[in-house]
Formats: sequence, C-alpha cells, structure tokens
Amino acid sequence: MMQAISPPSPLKLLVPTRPRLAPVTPNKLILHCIYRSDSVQLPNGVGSSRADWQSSCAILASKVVSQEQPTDKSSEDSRGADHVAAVNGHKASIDLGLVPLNKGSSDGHSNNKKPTKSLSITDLSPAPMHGSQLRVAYQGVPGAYSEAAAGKAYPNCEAIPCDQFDVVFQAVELWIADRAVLPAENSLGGSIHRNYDLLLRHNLHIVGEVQFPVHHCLLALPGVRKEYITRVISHPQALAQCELTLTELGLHAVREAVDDTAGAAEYIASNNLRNTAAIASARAAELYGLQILADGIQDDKSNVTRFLMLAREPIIPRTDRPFKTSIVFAHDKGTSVLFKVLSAFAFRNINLTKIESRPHRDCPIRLVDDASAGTAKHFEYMFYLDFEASMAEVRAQNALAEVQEFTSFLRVLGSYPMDMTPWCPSRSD
Ligand SMILES: O=C(O)C(=O)C[C@]1(C(=O)O)C=C[C@@H](O)C=C1
Repeated sequence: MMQAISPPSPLKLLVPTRPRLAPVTPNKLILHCIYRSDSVQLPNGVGSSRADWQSSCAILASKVVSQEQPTDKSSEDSRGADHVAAVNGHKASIDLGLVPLNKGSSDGHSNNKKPTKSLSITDLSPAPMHGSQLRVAYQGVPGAYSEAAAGKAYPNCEAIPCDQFDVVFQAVELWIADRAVLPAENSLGGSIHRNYDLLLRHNLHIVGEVQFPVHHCLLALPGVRKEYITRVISHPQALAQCELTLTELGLHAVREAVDDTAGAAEYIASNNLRNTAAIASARAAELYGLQILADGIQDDKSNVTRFLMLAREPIIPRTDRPFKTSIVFAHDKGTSVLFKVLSAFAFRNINLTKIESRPHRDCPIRLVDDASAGTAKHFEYMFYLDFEASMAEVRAQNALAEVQEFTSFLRVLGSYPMDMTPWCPSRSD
C-alpha cells in the first residue's frame, strides 16, 4: 500500500468578505468591459496590443454610467483586504483591494508587443509577474477533483488548496495565487450555485474552462468491509452524483455533506473512523492511505464537471478558435425580459450552452399591488448565460448591444476558449 503523506493545509478565510455586488439602478448600463474586435475600429484607432485593448476597455467603460463606485460597504471590504498581509503563511505580494477593471496602459502588465503565438488552454492570460511557477488556487485539499482540474488547465502549476470557495477568489485578489479554478456545474448534480453568486460579488474574469471527467470511488480504512459502514461522507455534489449507486450497493448508511471529497478521505484517515466511508478520487485513497471498496460509483459513467478558470485580468478574445462568453444580467421589470434577451442570440444563430438563474440578492422581491386582488410578490432573479461566440465577433457585440437595451444590469464575466479536448468520460469505459 502507498505511504500516506501529509498534504499542505488549505488556506483559510481570515477576513470576512461582504458582497461586492454593485447596486442595480434601473435603465443604467453596467457593463464592466466591452471587448473590441479587430474589425471594429474605435474612434481613436487603437491597435491590437493588450495595452491598447485595455485602454479601449477603459474608454468604453468610462462612457457607460458605472455603478461600480464602491459603496460604504465595499470600501470597508477593500480596507479589510488591505489589512491582510498573509494567509496561512502565504504572503500577499502587494496591497490590493479590488482589481481595477479599467486599467490603462500604464499598469505593470502592459506591453506594446502583439501576441506572437496563438493562445492555448494552458496560456490563458498573462504570465505571473513574479516570474515563477503559475500558482493556482482551488477549494479543497490535495486529491480533490478541483486540484486535478487545476492540473489539466495549467500543467506544472503550483496548486494552492483553500478551505472555502470565497477564499479561492480572495487568494487571486490578494495576489497569493495567479489563477482560480472553480467548479461551475456537473452533468449529474447541476450547478454549483455558490460559485455563480461569488462570480458576481468578486471582480475576477473568466479566462478559460475545463471539463473534467469525475470518477468516484468509495473509500474506507484498510481492512474495513462494506457491511461495517454506517456513514458515507463527501462533498454534496459527489453524494448527489452517486445517490442511486450507493443504494444499489446495499449500504445502510447515513449520508453527510462535508467541504470536499478529498477532505472527507483525510478526515476518515486522521480520525481512524472504521464505520465511515468517503466518496472521493483514487488519488485521495492513495494520499490518505485508504482502500477502494467500490470503483466508479457515479450514477452515470459520463460524469463530467465543468470548471472555470479565473484571473485578475481578462484575456484578449480571439476568433481563430471556438470561444464561449459568459454574461450575467438582470431587469427591474421581472423575468419578462428573458424572451427578448434570448431572441437577441437566436436571431444571430448564436448557440446558448447554459442558462442559470439566482436570487437577486440586492432586491429579492418585487411587489405588485392590485387594488382589487391584493399584492403579488414576485421573486427577482439574476440570469447567467453562456453563449458560443467570442466577444471579438461582431455578431456577439451586436447581440450584447441589444441585450443592453432590455436590461438594467449587464456584466460580461469573460470571453474564453472552449474546452475542445476529445471526449473521454471515464477511466473504466
Ligand atoms: O470536492 C471536490 O473534490 C471538488 O473538487 C468539488 C467538486 C464540486 O464542487 O462539484 C468538484 C467536482 C465533483 O463534481 C465533486 C465535487
């Protein structure tokens, strides 16, 4: 059997974060960044370098009425962040509240060289300024699927474990990490809602995606038999993905949710729990010295989780490979706007790959009074949409210009290369 190793302890949240969602003002556009296409010349005739492009973002963003001015709360947040010198021994390289969105060409990243080679999934945004290995933050402990996804997205990166999703965002905002890798949705378990909410509260940009086949195992201490198991622990997504198979295995066990799959395995090993099994990866079994009681226990062999990669800076959108763009929008007149928004994409033959709605936390309920019938209480939503086009394409820019007219809030979360790696769903297929 493999020797169990002691993995690094995950980053913990030391500063409480408050939501950074900008107030949504009816009929005012909040567009963080409009990407320019090479075929669309801005009035000042900017070139195609990153510096020019960032300046264009600044110019365009300054033309819209920005609601991103920090509220009292968000300035408190920035102060809180500035006070953090280190998290678990990882030093923040510079003081940083929020990453400025409208950077001009004078920032440290800018240079006037045109990109000499095309972007790839492993080269999704500028190289780290510290000049060493790319540091990628993920939620969980070593052996988590998020760690493996980080390795797929950025081979040879230094993966930095964090104990909460919020900490993953903070690690990048505080320059402890260069990228974040976060699960967004699973083919069986659905969306990881927490991360959709966090995307809106933080100002990181989506710079890529990876789709990662998730192959679950049932793990227990060496020598433990299935019949002894009275409790199965794992991440709620993993429990959901194995629901039917756990029943079929004939386990008479309660299911309990913990923060991550590999953390469940580590917990069993460190507490010598002989009545508890974990749902986690084969790598977690190896790392924490557990045996595999059952292999491939996900309810469907083609169990895939889609992860998003985030960075402080957006990438330059391209047209020479398939790109996806993610947006989030809201409207103060309720959900009736949805049909109009969707038609902006349908008329341009732009394929939608994902739609998600989340509670509008700033304004969760809209009251509609009807003198004769009483008061209707409508829930309000933020809508997240992914579509298959690059922001460098005119049709995508036009679609968004149209969407902007129907919505009171619109933000481009990122325009990034689609994961087009060949389909290979499960090791056992
Ligand atoms: O717990 C882990 O190992 C994770 O990486 C988290 C996570 C998730 O949040 O969806 C990632 C992939 C699997 O779908 C199960 C769990």
